Amino acid sequence: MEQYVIKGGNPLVGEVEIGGAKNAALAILAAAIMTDETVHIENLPDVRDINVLLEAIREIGATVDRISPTEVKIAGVTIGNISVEYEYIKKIRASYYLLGALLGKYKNAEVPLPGGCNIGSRPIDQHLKGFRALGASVDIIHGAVVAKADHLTGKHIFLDMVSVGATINIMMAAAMAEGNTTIENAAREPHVVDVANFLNSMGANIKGAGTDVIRIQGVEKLHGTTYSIIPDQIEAGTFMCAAAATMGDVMVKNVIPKHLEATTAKLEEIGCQVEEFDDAVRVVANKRLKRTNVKTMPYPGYPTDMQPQFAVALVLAEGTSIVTESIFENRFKYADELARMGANIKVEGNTAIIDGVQKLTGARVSAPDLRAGAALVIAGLASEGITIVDDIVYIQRGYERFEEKLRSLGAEIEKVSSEKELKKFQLRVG
Ligand SMILES: CC(=O)N[C@H]1[C@@H](OP(=O)(O)OP(=O)(O)OC[C@H]2O[C@@H](n3ccc(=O)[nH]c3=O)[C@H](O)[C@@H]2O)O[C@H](CO)[C@@H](O)[C@@H]1O
Ligand SMILES: C=C(OP(=O)(O)O)C(=O)O
Repeated sequence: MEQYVIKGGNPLVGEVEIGGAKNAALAILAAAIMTDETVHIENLPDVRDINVLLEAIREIGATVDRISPTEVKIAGVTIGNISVEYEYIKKIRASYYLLGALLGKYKNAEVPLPGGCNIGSRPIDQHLKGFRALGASVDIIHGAVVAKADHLTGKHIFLDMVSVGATINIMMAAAMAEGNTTIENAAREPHVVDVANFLNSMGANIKGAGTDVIRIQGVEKLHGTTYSIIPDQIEAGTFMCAAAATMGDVMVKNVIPKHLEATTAKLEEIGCQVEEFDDAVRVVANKRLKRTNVKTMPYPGYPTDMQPQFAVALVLAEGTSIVTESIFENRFKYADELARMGANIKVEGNTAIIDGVQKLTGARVSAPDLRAGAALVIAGLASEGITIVDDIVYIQRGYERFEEKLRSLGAEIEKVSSEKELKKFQLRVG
């Protein structure tokens, strides 16, 4: 079992290059099977979730040619199977995007339901409502969603809540439906826009992505394309928060600063200087951080995927901060782990009340999920002494070469997989 071992206390200083957005890439890879022609995808993040989804895509018969860690060519022409194995769904929620893609192209899909996961329940009723509105019959049989249609017909669909997953899944299913579809109360996240741009580059006719009304004019066929995925706003935000929590000075490169505005605004509120460039942001923290409140919201609000990382900065800020999580009910599992490092954090329902402390001290902690795991690494970097983070498999789901990138900023962090390696690190850092 791999672990991170960290000797904290170094401010992060330097430049870091951000990879492609995991949450855009997962949907784009699924959408790539909607043409028989070859799709060439660039700026792919080199993370575990991507590898799992590519396996699932291979398993249904598509040809997958991984040219490099950040590039892949996919051809759907060889697909011979419309059912996805539970094994993949169990590992990554985003396999459910194959539902919209398969239904859209083959009018037939069988994909197991994603279970409740470690950040809370993940219902997909809105996805299914959208498929039914387009004319598909949708049944749950032996734990799988079985969706079928002779043909799909465009419809006016009003989502009951803002859902990234439902917006993307319906957009994919509607891309090749007959006639026009309108999705109202659509999610506006940058990854929704990226998927729409990708589908349009394959010949789809989707307008309005990035607003809450998306209009899709169905087309008969999609064609091959070459497409580069947007930078990962969450990876970028994670490094921004790491700079803040460690009193660092970090230039975060290859980003779209507009996508980071919610994080930038919060970091400024707590006293960081954030400078924006065309495709980079620089975060400088040179005085004790100040308290603030934060509430997660759909885009352009503060992202739920950035909640735990920012909370670590608040743990070290002067005064009392309140963090409200309004998207997922179980995203404070890092609180007890942070408390073991000396944080003063109390969770009540969907809020965490944080009384800032002057310092944290390293401890052995366990990553409860992807972003909470990243937050614990940040806490370790900002702590006195040694921190060991267990269960880093969660972190590897969404961060490429995390320890390597952090080391390039001066962090003392190592990935170890045995007691011997752990001891070696401890001896080296003293
Ligand atoms: C709005 C939001 O912040 N979405 C985030 C969510 O997307 P993800 O697509 O996973 O989640 P959704 O946007 O679909 O869910 C938003 C909310 O709607 C509820 N819901 C959703 C679909 C449905 O059919 N029924 C239903 O009740 C969910 O339980 C949740 O409370 O997690 C992703 C990974 O962490 C993030 O990248 C997204 O930015
Ligand atoms: C929770 C996340 O991913 P997923 O929705 O795929 O579990 C995330 O990206 O923070």
